[in-house]
Amino acid sequence: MTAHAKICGLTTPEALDAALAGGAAFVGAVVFPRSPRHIEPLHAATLFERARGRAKIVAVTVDADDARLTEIALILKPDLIQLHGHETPARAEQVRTLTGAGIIKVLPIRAHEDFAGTNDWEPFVDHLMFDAKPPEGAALPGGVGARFDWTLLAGRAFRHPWFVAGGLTPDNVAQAIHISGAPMVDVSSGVESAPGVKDPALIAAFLDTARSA
Ligand SMILES: O=C(O)c1ccccc1NCC(=O)[C@H](O)[C@H](O)COP(=O)(O)O
Repeated sequence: MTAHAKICGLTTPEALDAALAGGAAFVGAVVFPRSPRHIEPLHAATLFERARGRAKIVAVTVDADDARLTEIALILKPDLIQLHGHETPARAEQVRTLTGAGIIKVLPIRAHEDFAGTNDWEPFVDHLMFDAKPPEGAALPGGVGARFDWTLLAGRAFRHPWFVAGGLTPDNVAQAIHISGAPMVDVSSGVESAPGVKDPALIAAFLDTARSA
């Protein structure tokens, strides 16, 4: 079983090059100032240009307003916008129209009940991402290294290829793929040596394992 991978929160050429060399299908720029991985659209546009046509460029946003989304779309020109906040399906449709980009919607998961409403999203997204619900009081909605019970995904079918995320590392990604059945995986803190500091060797190991899982 092989899974396509997204490496999220890239901020340096070394880390981005490791992701591209390792065959990442998606590379993520987090545009959210509270994140240790935040990158302004102008900086991201320069950095991510080398990825264009080699991997899908994803702009990660959290309840961004129209002005910010327009800025991201015009400057970074992402293939996809990841909605990592409290957006609704109607908002996802607006974001697609406003930006012309595809949509990844993140659904935070802790228990079976958290899948309620998943079907409502399917017409409005290119991909769903099932990420761990962050612990109470967490400063960020994503990139916190929390994981959930991957058996909650086993046997489920979705209209589009979907991601499992949350607390993945080179050591556990194969198990996550086998248990959840995910066709795609996403990682951020699990390939870092410190918050916001990507480790090219960990990125390579993660991609290698995801490919050969
Ligand atoms: O990574 C961040 O700092 C971040 C901040 C705000 C919203 C989303 C963020 N990351 C989005 C991602 O796609 C992460 O890769 C995903 O949540 C998994 O993170 P991790 O558990 O650290 O692998």
